[in-house]
Amino acid sequence: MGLTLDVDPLTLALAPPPDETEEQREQRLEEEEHARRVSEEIDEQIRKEGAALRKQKKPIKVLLLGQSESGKSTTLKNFQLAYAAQAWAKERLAWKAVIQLNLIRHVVIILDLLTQEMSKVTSEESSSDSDEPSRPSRQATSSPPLRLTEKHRLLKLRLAPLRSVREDLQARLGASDWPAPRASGEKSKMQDFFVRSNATWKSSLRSNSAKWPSDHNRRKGQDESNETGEVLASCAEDIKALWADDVIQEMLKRRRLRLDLQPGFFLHERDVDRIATRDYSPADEDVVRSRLRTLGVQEHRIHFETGSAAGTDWCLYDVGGSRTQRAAWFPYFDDCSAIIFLAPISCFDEKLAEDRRVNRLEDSYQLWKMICSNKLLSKAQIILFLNKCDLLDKKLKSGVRVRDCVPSYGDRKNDLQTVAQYFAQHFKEIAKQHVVTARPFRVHLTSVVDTQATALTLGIVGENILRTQLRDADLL
Ligand SMILES: Nc1nc2c(ncn2[C@@H]2O[C@H](COP(=O)(O)OP(=O)(O)OP(=O)(O)O)[C@@H](O)[C@H]2O)c(=O)[nH]1
Ligand SMILES: [Mg+2]
Repeated sequence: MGLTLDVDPLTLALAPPPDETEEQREQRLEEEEHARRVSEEIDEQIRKEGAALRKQKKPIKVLLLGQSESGKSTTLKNFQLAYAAQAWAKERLAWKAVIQLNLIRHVVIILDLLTQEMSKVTSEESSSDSDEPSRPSRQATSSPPLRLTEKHRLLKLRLAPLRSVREDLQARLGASDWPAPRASGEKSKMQDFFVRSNATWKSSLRSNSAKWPSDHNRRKGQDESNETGEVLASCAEDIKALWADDVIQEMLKRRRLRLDLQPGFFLHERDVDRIATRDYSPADEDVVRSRLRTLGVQEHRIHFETGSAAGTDWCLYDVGGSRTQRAAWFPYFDDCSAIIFLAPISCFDEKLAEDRRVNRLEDSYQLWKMICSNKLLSKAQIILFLNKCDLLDKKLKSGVRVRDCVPSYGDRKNDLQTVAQYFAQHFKEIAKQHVVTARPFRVHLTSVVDTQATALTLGIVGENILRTQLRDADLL
């Protein structure tokens, strides 16, 4: 027969042992008293923070700074995803056109290169009197000619409609090409694009938005969106065939073009299968991987729905990071609470798109120095994200050695942890040398395309910013 208890098991567990001595009893009571006091202190702290949060009327201002393509806008998306899920769910759909455009632009880059290769072969054929097979192109005189066949001609022909889809998408987004002029004035091969106003393109692309100016426009927008999906779906097999083709890969290799490492790259089979469909709906992962250059300073107000900062309003400023954009940052320094500075450490062997003479890591160091030594920012907290650690890891594993670009690195181990620590130390020293106010050096190793890991980092960062802000405002 089972045993029945008419006493609460918890009470029973907490009850003093029946053979308790006087001395043990005194110690137990003392411990219980201590635990009670700690618990009351915690309650009081929670009560104070709650009251402070309610008093905190002013939004917490955070600036996202760093060079272009450092991950500022991607970090902003992570904030929205983690803390304003409802607002994010509405916004996600607007990114569909950006992702489709990212995918198509890489196809068009390949088609353009293919056209160049084909025209070389044709011009060499026509300049030759004989009926021999085409000769190697001038660029590839040392390597055998690319074996371009009827298959490539057909792929080029069948994928041609994507050019006009690209134009349509750019028009719908209000996007313009970003030519990324080089120091010499020459245009970069890898054109990027941007939109002028953050609010307009999003509202115009949310097909379920109530803000559509008229039924006619909404139908027009939906028709265009459906048409893009139709064309993409009909091209999906050819897109995959293009990317999987050995000759195309050889062509890219000869030109030292690693498209798969470019931002907004969606030509892998697993991506094309999802995105080039009639009813594609963006996943969070696609949105954080997409690329849309920021122009100027864009303000994003976020009402935190969850976490310890729930109920507070934050104003996040996402800025354009290329050199010509940086002068626009300064007016925002005055009353900002915190800066999240992003330095993409995978770029230690890359040059700035806008000035090919400047190493990207060196540019980040210079910017960091400017931020640390700026007197207007003396009251702001500064948090450093050493970003793109996933790409750094890939790069190191592919055999790229840090010491070849950074001689001072010496014979240290060429692995992610050692390299990241080395770069972190360098940023720390710069902060120490250019100190204007005593503040802790807060650094995080990040890959902000990893939304789960970034949510954890933002949890820590957000809590620190909030606490310091409340303390500084004498609310705690
Ligand atoms: N693999 C990887 N990609 C990243 C990471 N952070 C950002 N990216 C990608 O890099 C590209 C550029 O990121 P953005 O956030 O747009 O860069 P940004 O700093 O806002 O650039 P600007 O607007 O030009 O100043 C996007 O396609 C991102 O998906 C990262 O940690 N890892
Ligand atoms: Mg940006």
